[in-house]
Amino acid sequence: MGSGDDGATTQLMKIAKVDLRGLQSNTMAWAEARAAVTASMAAHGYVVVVHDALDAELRRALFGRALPELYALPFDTKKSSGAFSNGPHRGYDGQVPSEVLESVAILNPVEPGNVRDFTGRLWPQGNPGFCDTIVSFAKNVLELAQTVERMTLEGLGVHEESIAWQLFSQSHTARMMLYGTPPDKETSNISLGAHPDDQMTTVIAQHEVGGLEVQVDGGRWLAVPPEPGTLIVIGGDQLTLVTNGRVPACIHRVRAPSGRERFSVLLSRRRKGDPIMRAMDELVDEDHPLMYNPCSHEEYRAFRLSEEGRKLREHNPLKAFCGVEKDGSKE
Ligand SMILES: O=C(O)CCC(=O)C(=O)O
Ligand SMILES: [Fe+2]
Repeated sequence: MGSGDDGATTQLMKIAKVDLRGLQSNTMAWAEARAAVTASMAAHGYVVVVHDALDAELRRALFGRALPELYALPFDTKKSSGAFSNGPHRGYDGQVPSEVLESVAILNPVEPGNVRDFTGRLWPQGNPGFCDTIVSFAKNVLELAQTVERMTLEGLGVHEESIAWQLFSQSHTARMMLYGTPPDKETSNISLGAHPDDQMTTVIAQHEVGGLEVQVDGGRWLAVPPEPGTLIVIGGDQLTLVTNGRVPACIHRVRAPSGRERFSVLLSRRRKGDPIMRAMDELVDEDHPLMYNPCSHEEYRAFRLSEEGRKLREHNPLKAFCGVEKDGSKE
C-alpha cells in the first residue's frame, strides 16, 4: 500500500444500476430484476439499486439533521455514552487514522424502543425527531436488504424454505459514520482501507461527499457515486460462506473526503447469535464442491481482528480461516 493514489487508480466508468422500484413478486419485472441482481452479486459481490427506501425527505432528515446533531454533541457526552468509537474498533480492520473516523452503532433499530434507549443516553430530554428518522431508515433499508438477499438466493436456485429460514435468522445493526478531513492529505487519501465486510450484507447510504469505491475483476476500483435515489448493497464473508463461494465478498474502501466532512449510514445484516455457519445444501454439489468448512462467526471475527487476519484483509481472510483448500500452492 503506497502513498498518493494508493497504488490503484479509480475508474470513472459508470456503475450499473438495477431498478427495484415498485416491483411485485412473481412478475416478469421481478424475474428480470432478480437476474440482474444475481448477476451483479455473483460477479462482484455488490449491486447498486435504484430504490425509494431513502427518499429526498428522509435523506434530508438523516444527513441534514440526525447525523449533524449526533456528531455535534459535546465530546464528554459522546465519550460517557459508551456508544461512540473511533479508530479501529469491533468490525474494523481497515487502516483508520484515529482522529478521522467516528462511528456509532444501534442494534436492531427497527425496534423504536432500542432507538429511544440509545437517544436517552445522549439526550436526557429525548430526541423524537432523531428516533423517527433512524427507525424509518432502518425499516425501509431492512426491507431492501431482504429483497436483495431473497433475489440473490432465488437466482442461485436455493429453495423457498431455506431462503425463508436464512432471511429470518438475521439480526441487523445500523452504523452512523463521520469521516473528518484527514490530517495529512499527501499520505492519507484513503480514510478506510480496502476490506471485505464479515457480515451477510450491508446497505450503504452515502451523503453528498461520497468516496466509497468497490473493487472489480480482482483489481480495478470503481467509484460509487452518492447519487440520491440509489443505494449499494454489499455482500460480506457470511454470504460467501453460505453461498459456497458463489457470491464473493465485495472488497471496498473509502477515499478521504476532499476537505469536507463525510457522513454515511450503514445497515448490516448478520446471523443472530453465534451459530455455526455452513454452506446451504443446494449450493454444494459435484460441480461446486464445498469451499469453506463450517465455522463460528465470532471466532472468524476474532481472527479478522488478529494480527494475521489484519494482514490478510484484502486477500481472502475467509479462505485462510476456514477454506477447504488453504492458500499455499497459489494466491
Ligand atoms: O462509509 C462507508 O461508505 C463504508 C464503510 C465501510 O465499509 C464499513 O464500515 O465497513
Ligand atoms: Fe465495509
